[in-house]
Amino acid sequence: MPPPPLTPAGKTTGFPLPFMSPNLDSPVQTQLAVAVFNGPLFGEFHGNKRMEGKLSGRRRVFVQTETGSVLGMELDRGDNAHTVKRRLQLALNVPTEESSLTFGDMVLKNDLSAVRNDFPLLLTKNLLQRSSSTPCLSPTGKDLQQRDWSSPIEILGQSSRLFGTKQLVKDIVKAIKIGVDPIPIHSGLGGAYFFRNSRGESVAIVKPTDEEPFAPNNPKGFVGKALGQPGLKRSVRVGETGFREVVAYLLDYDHFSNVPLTALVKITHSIFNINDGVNGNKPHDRKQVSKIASFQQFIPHDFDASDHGTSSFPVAAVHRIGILDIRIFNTDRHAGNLLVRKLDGVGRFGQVELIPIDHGLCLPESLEDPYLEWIHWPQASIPFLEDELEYIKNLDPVQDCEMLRMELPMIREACLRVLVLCTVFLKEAAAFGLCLAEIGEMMSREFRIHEEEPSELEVVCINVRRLIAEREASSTEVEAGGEEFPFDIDCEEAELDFTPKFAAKDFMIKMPFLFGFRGKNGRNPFSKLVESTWEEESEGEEEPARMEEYAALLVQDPVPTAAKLSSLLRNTSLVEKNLQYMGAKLEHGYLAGMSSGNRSANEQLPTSASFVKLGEMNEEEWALFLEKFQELLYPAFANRKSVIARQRLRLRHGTSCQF
Ligand SMILES: Nc1ncnc2c1ncn2[C@@H]1O[C@H](COP(=O)(O)OP(=O)(O)OP(=O)(O)O)[C@@H](O)[C@H]1O
Repeated sequence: MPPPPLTPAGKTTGFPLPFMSPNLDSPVQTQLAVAVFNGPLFGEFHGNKRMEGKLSGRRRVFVQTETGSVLGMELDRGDNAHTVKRRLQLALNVPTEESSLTFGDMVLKNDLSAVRNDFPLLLTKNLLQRSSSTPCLSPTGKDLQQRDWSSPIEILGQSSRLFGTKQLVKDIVKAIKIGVDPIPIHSGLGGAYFFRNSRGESVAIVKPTDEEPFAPNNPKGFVGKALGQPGLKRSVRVGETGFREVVAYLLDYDHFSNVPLTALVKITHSIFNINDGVNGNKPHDRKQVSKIASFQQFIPHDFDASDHGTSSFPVAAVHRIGILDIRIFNTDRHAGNLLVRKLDGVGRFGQVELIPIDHGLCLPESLEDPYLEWIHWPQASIPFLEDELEYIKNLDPVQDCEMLRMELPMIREACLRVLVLCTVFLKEAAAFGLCLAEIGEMMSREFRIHEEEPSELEVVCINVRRLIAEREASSTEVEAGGEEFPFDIDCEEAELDFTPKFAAKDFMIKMPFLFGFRGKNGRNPFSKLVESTWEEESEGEEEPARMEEYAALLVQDPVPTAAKLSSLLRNTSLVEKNLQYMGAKLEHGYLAGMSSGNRSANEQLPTSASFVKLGEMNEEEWALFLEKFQELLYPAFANRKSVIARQRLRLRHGTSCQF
């Protein structure tokens, strides 16, 4: 179904958000005040003037420092990253030439034309500087205080789907003005607050991005990382769960899966936590702070799915939430993230409604192990209903991406690729006749003897990368008129036939690295997955005996399962080295840049292997990858069906033997 029409939301509030130091006596602070109030970038706009601002090419952005502080700033057409950083330097009172200004995947070097009105930019210290003694980029604290003239809650983004949030915002602002304060939520790992209306009823849950687990202002002691670093899940950066919550809502067309209204906001209140002692325990001491946060409608409910037996959950509700979880590759669908509301009324006794919440850990930057609580619920094994199949058929991942790029321009390309891959996977799997549980199982990794194995979905991706690498290598061979392909089979012909009867012979062609094939230059045409390792380690010899083992295994089982393939892979020294390399990369890339005080957060993190990264391919490679991915899905689906059939047969035999 088509995404909702994208109409610009009218804005009611003016800008800018001038910020100034409480200590205005110092020359730097005075300069700052001048820059803030007299500079061309900090004029005040209200109502129509805001529109004029837009027409004259002016944009307002929010610059979020890596410690979470938010500064409002107006950009003029002539602005570039350098001028913005210079202004920030005045505001922050620290040199910012060693810092980077980023917008999603983009490091803003000069041109700011891609930066959209009302969206947050992130100012981070460069890795080399992070461990040095330069102070944190934070305007909060004793030496600088924000004065914010904009509305206490501003919605970021322009989707018509966010209109519903406006009434909620109005109610909350009214309540704040008459002294109805938000309530901090004590459960969970991140900072979260129930905001209330004038009657004192909770109407929204607000989660500031700098109070997420491990973020600098987390109120529950889980700190130690700067915004933009790998977070609780390595493939979801700290500070980036908020926009993912909005993604889940925006993708939930027609409210199919019941995701509550969710928006990204800039919100100012004294309730929020700052871990520098400014907002202490005494309520009258607390200062107003601005945050970028997710803002979700509060849904009154009776309990969550962890408090109750699941048998009363409607099949359709479980399916619809499952469909969303597959599309967005949810890594956090535990029972606590499903609210349950009893439906009252005649003839509805015992009936409940499910409300999915907490989508901050969806769309990781690389494939991981999803967490799908519903996977073993009986409802998930019931075939999809007609309307669900229709919904799935109408999903269009390309349109989804266009819509998300428009609504949340900071979204990373790697996340969008995960969305595309999973949507294609869902569509093909449903068309093939798989049920929700089967699809979820194919996405999930297995742990065997404390080791994580790639999921069946990841195995398909790994095979696609190899297939492409092999194709590239063989075309190089042909061009160079060099060494003959080691198998007497027409490669093109074999590629056309991706039927479930995937012959071992074909498999050898498609995975030549397992069989000792080397390209002209003596390099195995293995996927980019191991490229860096290969650079360093390519002189190692394959083990012929092991290759024979693989061949024998493949003859017995032409379509290897994830488990078998994984064990083959694990036995391949290349892959072992690759995993070690990736582990080391994570260690060196991410940990090395952190001060020793930040270590604790990393030590608490469980490391999860990254078998498949989609973000590293260029556009052309990605298009080819998707094409081959679709082709290789069918053998994988057929294999899953046959595994299930065998399991059922074994179960039946087992049962009959018992009696
Ligand atoms: N939309 C909502 N409506 C009503 N209650 C909600 C809503 N979203 C969250 N809650 C409540 O707030 C609590 C905390 O929310 P949530 O789980 O999203 O926060 P979190 O900090 O991400 O938690 P966790 O660390 O468990 O993932 C939930 O347990 C739930 O009871």
